[in-house]
Amino acid sequence: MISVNSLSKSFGKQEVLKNFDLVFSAGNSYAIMGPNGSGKTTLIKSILGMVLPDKGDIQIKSQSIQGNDTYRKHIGYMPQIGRYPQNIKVGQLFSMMKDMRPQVKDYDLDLVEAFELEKINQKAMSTLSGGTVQKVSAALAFLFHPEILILDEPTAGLDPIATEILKSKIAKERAAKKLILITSHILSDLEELTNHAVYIFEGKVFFDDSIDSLKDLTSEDKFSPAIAKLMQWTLNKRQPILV
Ligand SMILES: Nc1ncnc2c1ncn2[C@@H]1O[C@H](COP(=O)(O)OP(=O)(O)OP(=O)(O)O)[C@@H](O)[C@H]1O
Repeated sequence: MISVNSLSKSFGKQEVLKNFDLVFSAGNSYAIMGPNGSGKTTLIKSILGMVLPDKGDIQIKSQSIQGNDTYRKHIGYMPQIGRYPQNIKVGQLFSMMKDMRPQVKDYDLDLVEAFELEKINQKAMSTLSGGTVQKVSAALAFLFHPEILILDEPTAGLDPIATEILKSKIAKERAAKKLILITSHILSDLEELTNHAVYIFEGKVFFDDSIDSLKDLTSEDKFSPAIAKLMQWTLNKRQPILV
């Protein structure tokens, strides 16, 4: 459903994505992992059209995203740090988002209800705590029943109750065979929420296969030690693992 072809991106002299190829298929949930600064957010922002690649192409549902922003309607995005107009109230933000998609009449309000966001409709975004902003971001990501969910560090900053609510929602969308991309450093969350591992190191894809294959390859039956071994491997060998 998403294919990333020979993608390269540099910021100044720093080559962040190096000739990157990846395919994300519907019905799977991908854990996108890698050390800080390895290029995970740059990859996600490239898919969202928020970062323009220097080279290569991204196709979503077999259509190039270049010069075409209609594909964005298929994607629900929860950013690592949501940035919103400061004076806007929560209720106004939701109304504004709905106004931008007038053709959609059926909203997914699961998270709006579970996080009780109606109660803060009159609060300005600038007055909310970081975790509450994350709840708003999460609720917006799911609002239009998107086919693709891209969640950048979704549970960071959420309290344990909110984390469990969001995880249950992600599980529900997985069961509905949505395509889900999640970046996180919290391995227990990734183990629970994904079936496919993508490991990025120094701008390259080092591993791209099912979590079961990763466990086989590393002879580990638990996710965390399998990832730890993969990280050690990449640090020692510094070349992609072909499976
Ligand atoms: N707009 C930008 N201008 C300059 N450098 C940038 C920009 N965006 C990202 N970078 C650099 O690109 C590199 C990759 O950043 P990116 O945010 O993609 O990493 P990440 O894997 O998501 O990291 P983290 O795990 O810390 O979130 C970093 O060195 C970062 O400083």
